Amino acid sequence: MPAAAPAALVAEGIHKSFGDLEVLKGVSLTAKEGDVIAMLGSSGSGKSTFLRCVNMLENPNAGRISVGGETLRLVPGKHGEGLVAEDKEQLRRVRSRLAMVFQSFNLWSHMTVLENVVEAPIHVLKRPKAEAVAYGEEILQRVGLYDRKDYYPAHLSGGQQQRVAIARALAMDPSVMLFDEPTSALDPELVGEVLRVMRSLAEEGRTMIVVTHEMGFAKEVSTETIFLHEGRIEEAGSPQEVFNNPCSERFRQFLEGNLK
Ligand SMILES: Nc1ncnc2c1ncn2[C@@H]1O[C@H](COP(=O)(O)OP(=O)(O)OP(=O)(O)O)[C@@H](O)[C@H]1O
Repeated sequence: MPAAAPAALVAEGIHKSFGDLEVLKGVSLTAKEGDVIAMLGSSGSGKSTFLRCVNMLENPNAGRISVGGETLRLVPGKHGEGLVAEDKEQLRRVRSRLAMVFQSFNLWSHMTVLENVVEAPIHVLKRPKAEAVAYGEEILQRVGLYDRKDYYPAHLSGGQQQRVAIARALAMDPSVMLFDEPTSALDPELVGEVLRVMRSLAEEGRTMIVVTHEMGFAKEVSTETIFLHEGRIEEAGSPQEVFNNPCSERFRQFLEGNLK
């Protein structure tokens, strides 16, 4: 029998404290290739912190992170900042397989749409410029923004800016995409265009971890839905299981809108 492919992402026992505040109390998840994991939870439950620990934008205090079978070598930082990567080159390599899409887009305002999309492939992946531009244009077609490629971000709607941010993430050919509340900063009428792009990525088999308040997306698109409460996973399973028959009383309350 052929060996099973390694999981796209494994995060195991992630702990994170800010001073006395223990935000993550041992959070674990495994994403196989093509999984779309929706992470739900009340404000302050630690969802963003978890995503930020997975790509080492925050230093976890404990835990293990493995991407495509490669485990990050983590050692205690010298200044009490939690775990840090022992080997910066390994961190760079592992991070280049993870792409993060933020709530606030984080586009470069002085660069055009296309320049935003090709910047990292050229400077981080060292792709030849013509190749990066051709690929960037193809991706912009896919997110429906080819005709805006020479615009500056300030001249785009929030939904368009977020689609550029998704295109920029795709241009790195990541093995896992991490979305941190990608529609929370958008006017309600712009949410749909971003969710449509994300749904199409899920349909083409992209591995995605999506922190979201969009229940419809979690229900219809995710392969697994996770509910985080005060730094612990309280409920996890297929969306059919967790939405139709939740085990956790807190998740029931959350679904009924009674848990803030
Ligand atoms: N850099 C930081 N320094 C101190 N406290 C922090 C820091 N980042 C997050 N926190 C605290 O950690 C807790 C969890 O924050 P986090 O942003 O992970 O929650 P969340 O579940 O993503 O919430 P939301 O849905 O509101 O974005 C909060 O109490 C927050 O104030």
